Amino acid sequence: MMNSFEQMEAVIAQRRAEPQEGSYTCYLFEKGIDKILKKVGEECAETIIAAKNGDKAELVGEINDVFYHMMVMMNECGVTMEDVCKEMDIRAQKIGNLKKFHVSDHNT
Ligand SMILES: N=c1c2ncn([C@@H]3O[C@H](COP(=O)(O)OP(=O)(O)OP(=O)(O)O)[C@@H](O)[C@H]3O)c2ncn1[C@@H]1O[C@H](COP(=O)(O)O)[C@@H](O)[C@H]1O
Repeated sequence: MMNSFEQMEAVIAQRRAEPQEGSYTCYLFEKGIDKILKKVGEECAETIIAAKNGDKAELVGEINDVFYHMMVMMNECGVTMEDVCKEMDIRAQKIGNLKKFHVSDHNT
């Protein structure tokens, strides 16, 4: 499963190193960070709507769009999957992460 993320990360890095005609990834890099971030936002919003609609196939598709655009953003920002996984491993060491319950949180 992790392999799919690593594979996508490698393809994105390869597109950056060797721009190709007709590549959507290259198009995003050419447009730059504002375009990439707009797409991340757009795909997140579409994922939220898909989650609400209860169509699992649609939701899986939207989640893939988010992951892909997020990984293009990561490449543009110099963040790797290794960085993300290291942080994930640190967090996995910790249990009991529930913040102290406040009365004011009761209805949220
Ligand atoms: N996972 C994806 C992926 N997910 C979504 N998309 C593209 O993201 C675009 C988003 O669609 P939208 O309708 O929201 O956007 P649009 O109208 O096409 O264009 P803009 O709004 O961005 O201008 C579509 O063109 C999808 O094809 C992706 N494009 C590429 N990948 C991966 O990147 C690899 C390399 O792709 P290329 O760079 O195109 O060779 C592929 O093999 C995939 O693994």
